[in-house]
Amino acid sequence: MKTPFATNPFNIKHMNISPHENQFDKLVVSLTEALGTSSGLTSDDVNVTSLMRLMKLYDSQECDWGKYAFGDSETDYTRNLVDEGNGKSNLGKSMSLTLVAIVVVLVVAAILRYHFQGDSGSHSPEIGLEDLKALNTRHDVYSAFMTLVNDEGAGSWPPRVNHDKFPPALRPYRQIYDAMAPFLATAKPSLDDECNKQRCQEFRSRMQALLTEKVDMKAAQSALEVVQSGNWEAFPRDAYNGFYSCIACLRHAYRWATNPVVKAAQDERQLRLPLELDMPWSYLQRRFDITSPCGNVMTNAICNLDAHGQIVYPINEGMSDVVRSTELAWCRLFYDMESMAIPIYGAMIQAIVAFEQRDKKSCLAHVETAFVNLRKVMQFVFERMNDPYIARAVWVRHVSGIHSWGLTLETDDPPIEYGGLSGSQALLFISVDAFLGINRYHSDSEFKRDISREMRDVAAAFRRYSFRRLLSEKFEEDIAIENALKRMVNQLRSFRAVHKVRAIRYLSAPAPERLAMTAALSVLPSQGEEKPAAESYQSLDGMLTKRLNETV
Ligand code: HEM
Repeated sequence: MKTPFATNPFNIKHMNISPHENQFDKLVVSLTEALGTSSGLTSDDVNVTSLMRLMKLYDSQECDWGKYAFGDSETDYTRNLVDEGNGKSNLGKSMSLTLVAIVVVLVVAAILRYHFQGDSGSHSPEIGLEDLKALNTRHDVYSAFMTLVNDEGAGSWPPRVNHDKFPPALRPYRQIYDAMAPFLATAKPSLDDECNKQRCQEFRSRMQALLTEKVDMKAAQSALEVVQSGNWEAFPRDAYNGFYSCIACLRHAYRWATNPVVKAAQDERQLRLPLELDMPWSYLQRRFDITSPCGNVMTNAICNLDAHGQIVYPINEGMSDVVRSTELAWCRLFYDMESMAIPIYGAMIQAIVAFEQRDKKSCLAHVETAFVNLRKVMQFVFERMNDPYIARAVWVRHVSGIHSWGLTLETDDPPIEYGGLSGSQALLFISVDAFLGINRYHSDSEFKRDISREMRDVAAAFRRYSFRRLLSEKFEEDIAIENALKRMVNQLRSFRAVHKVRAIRYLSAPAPERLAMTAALSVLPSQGEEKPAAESYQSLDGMLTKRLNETV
């Protein structure tokens, strides 16, 4: 397995708590985070003392938790759901202040009961990508995964990427990004619409002038035609991946024209992009079989790193250390997560093959391996999707905005809103959901927007061969496999519960220069229907809760 980048080069430590959170809200979040994803009787990663400490530190104020109380005056105790916690415990409150201590006991008991479920310890050996290549199994799910690795992955996963070997006719694109990057970011965005409009206009004119001057459209098109005809000699797959990232990043830079994004740019719901950016994007869309005009997790994050794990197309050149380290941590989180997911893909493939061969003992061992590794990956994500790695004070303004898209395509059917980057585009989530038989998050058309055909094929194969529905309660071996699968489900539930809390916390950081916006599919405001931030996040919370409830 490749070594994940996973470092914090700037070693910045700072914490931020939204002014809207009261002490009770903070307790809910702290408990959820302290719980993380851990589970397992043998697991020592739940620190009960620290949980007790958090509870003791809490100074109970009725005004904080009163909104959750639906007490019954006939009884002296009631318990109401406040938060899903990590999906396995929940936090209640007592009607009376004196009973907080009892709730502490109940919560800790719930934690112990739900958390201390472990793997059986009989998992199969973890395999890396080279072992997986050597497996040479004849099975659709294996073929789909290896096709992805060999073709889009250029022989590896996460994909191999090269930003230095574009064919000569396409090299100006990278040079143009380099030339434009210093004009993109600003430390203090203006709150004046007219001033922002002018800034965006100037940025776009400058980029258009460079594109017109430097890109020979005919030569660029011929270079892309050669690849489209199946000849990869002059344009190796790793370089093609780099080019995919380069054009997507140029498109996002042109679309927003300043970072942090500003209301004046959000107000544009239609925008004509330069031909020099549309032409190559149409080839890239065909190659990856996607319909979206914008970038995705693969283009803007995973493929936007060089061999040393540094960002190639920065959106925050010249900004402070904390801003740049957050941008880097965001990209690396997705890269590292996919890198750590290889043993999970391997174990899920082997579990499917073993099940078909009626070797249920091996099947169970592979599911256990998938679970153990999923737990590791989720713990990693929890750690990284947090201060100080991804600084809450700067992420929403300086990193997330420009990765969204917010343009509408008018069609004969209802208009299509393109959202931009979302963690839901990561192979790991679409594959594990499929393997466990959990409903897809995306509709068919959304699935085709930003997720490449070969990634969709991998997820479809995991879904087709998902054996969970074939397990019978009559057989002990089947029950053991279902229990192991359930442990995987619980890891995903933990992720979704923590992600829900964190997503809203991150999005709540102030960004006065813009309207509330996420890369969400359904919370983007339609023209003239901009909602206040709190309302947007309410529907988002509902959406993520629904997803959590589907994770069974
Ligand atoms: C750091 C702040 C984050 C925020 C504010 C955030 C926000 C959101 C929002 C608004 C959605 C719903 C709209 C959509 O589909 O895009 C979403 C979905 C999702 N996000 Fe995030 N996200 C964050 C980090 C992450 C990370 C680090 C991952 C994974 C490594 C991730 C994985 C997902 C997944 C898998 C979904 C689909 C819903 C689900 O399967 O539960 N998110 N996120």
